[in-house]
Amino acid sequence: MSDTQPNTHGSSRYFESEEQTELLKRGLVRVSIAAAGIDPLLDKRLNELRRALRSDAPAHLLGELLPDLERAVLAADQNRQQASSDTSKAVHKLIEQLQECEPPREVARALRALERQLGELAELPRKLPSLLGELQQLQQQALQHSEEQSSSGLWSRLLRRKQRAELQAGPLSDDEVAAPAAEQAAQDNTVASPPPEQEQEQEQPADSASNISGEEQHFSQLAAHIESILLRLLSELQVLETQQAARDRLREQVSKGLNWYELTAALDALCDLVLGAQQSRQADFERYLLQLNERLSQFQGNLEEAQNSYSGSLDAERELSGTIRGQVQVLNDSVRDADDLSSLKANVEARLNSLLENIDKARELREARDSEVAERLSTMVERIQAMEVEAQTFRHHLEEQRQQALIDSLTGLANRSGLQQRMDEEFERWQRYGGRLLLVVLDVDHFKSINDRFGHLAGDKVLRLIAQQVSRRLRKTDFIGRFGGEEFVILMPGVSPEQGIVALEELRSGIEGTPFHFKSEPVPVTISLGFTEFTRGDSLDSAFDRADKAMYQAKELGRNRVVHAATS
Ligand SMILES: Nc1nc2c(ncn2[C@@H]2O[C@H](COP(=O)(O)OP(=O)(O)OP(=O)(O)O)[C@@H](O)[C@H]2O)c(=O)[nH]1
Repeated sequence: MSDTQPNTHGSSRYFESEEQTELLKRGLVRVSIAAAGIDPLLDKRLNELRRALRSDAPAHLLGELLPDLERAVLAADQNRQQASSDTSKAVHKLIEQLQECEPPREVARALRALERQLGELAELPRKLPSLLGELQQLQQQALQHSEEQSSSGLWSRLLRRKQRAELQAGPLSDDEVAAPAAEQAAQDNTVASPPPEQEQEQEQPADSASNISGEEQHFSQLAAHIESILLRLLSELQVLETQQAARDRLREQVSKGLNWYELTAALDALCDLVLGAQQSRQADFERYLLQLNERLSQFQGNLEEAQNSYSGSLDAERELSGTIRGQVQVLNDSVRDADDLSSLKANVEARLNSLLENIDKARELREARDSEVAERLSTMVERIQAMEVEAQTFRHHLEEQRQQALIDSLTGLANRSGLQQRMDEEFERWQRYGGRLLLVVLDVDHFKSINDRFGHLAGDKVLRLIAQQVSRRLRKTDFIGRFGGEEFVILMPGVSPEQGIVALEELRSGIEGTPFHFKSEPVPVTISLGFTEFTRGDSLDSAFDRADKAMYQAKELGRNRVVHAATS
């Protein structure tokens, strides 16, 4: 049987294994196609394998390909793990940044849930498209919220004004604001499949490229705004002496330009400065309160002591007067009951002596008490005076700090808060008493190019000189404050538009004619001004907007000019 059957049996087994081999080869080819795109080296090896399988290469040749293929598979696996870990880190970081924007509670909760979903690295590439889609929506909500939070107040007005000026270049959208963060995630996400939006972009490479450059352009525009706000903040920030070097370093760094990551670090450093200064002032105040508390408790102790000794001496006095009264009574009794004159005389004499002694004692006691009270009183008066002096010094200190908080440390003019305060006052006065009031917006021309050509220090010097020049040329009743960056606002009460245009023209030509030099190089400086008169129905904002538009008109008309926004 073993001799008769092997052939039949053998040929059918051979036939089966050939068929199986063919099936296996085809399977391998398909698997290798499916695995394409994971890693360039692995692709190369799989290509070689496919070619060998399709050309029916002998087994030993296939065997020779296997070690390289195995190495490529291991390396691809390592790369995939690394990429998953990088992607996970990038998404974690993005979530962390969004959480730092203090999004609404439900968004913060959804972000935490999303973070938990990141979970297992092995699962990440599969989950990533939907995670990124969800993250993008949350990011949009968080940024919209943070924009809404900051959309009130003068800060945002500055941004809005700048944006309006750049509207021709295209408005900034939330997505553009979010672009850097999204870019980071996209850069870190090397292996994972892109979310649906990115897939669309891949299908249209030309559009996508132009979108990215557009985003970069918008980001750099936004970065310039952030930089100018940071510079303003830094120039207005009241820091401690020990923090001045750090503040100057930060200013220098910001003025050189920041990328997204440096911006985060700069914001951290600014935060440290603000908190440091704030904490030190708080500590000063707490120290003063403690001191005051101590003094007050000393004072209360003194009062109690004085009260005790006073009531003690009152008791002693009462006791003494009781004794005296008793002695007088005894004297009376002995006079009444006396039957012989000589013993009465002796008795009265003795009693009178003791009475006199007691009266002396009472006088001494009162004198001692009086001088003790006087001494305590004078100590208390001294303490009260010392406390008053301290309180006065502290009040001065507080007032000084309050005033400093309203002053721009670069130019010495009122800063935005000081300006706002004065604008509110002038506006209220104008509403109550009427009369004329002009509002002027002044902007230095091509200030950025002054910074770029001569450096930020030169820019700072120009701002200081302009502040001096303008202050010198205005009337005492006029008021100038630094609105921000290279922009100033002037209030001119009691001035008609006709008088205003003359004064402002003089100011403009005065600045144009002033020789500014930096390191003995002449720096050409001109200013553009827009102004308007407050009229019935105006609010501060409406008048400001008019003057602001007039200033932009002056820029559009070629700069170095005054434009009057007439109201009727
Ligand atoms: N040196 C210095 N520069 C500042 C300060 N605050 C803002 N800046 C810079 O001022 C520049 C303002 O530039 P832009 O808003 O582009 O205006 P501009 O160059 O004056 O151009 P026009 O207004 O159109 O004439 C920005 O580069 C800011 O970084 C500051 O305190 N010191």
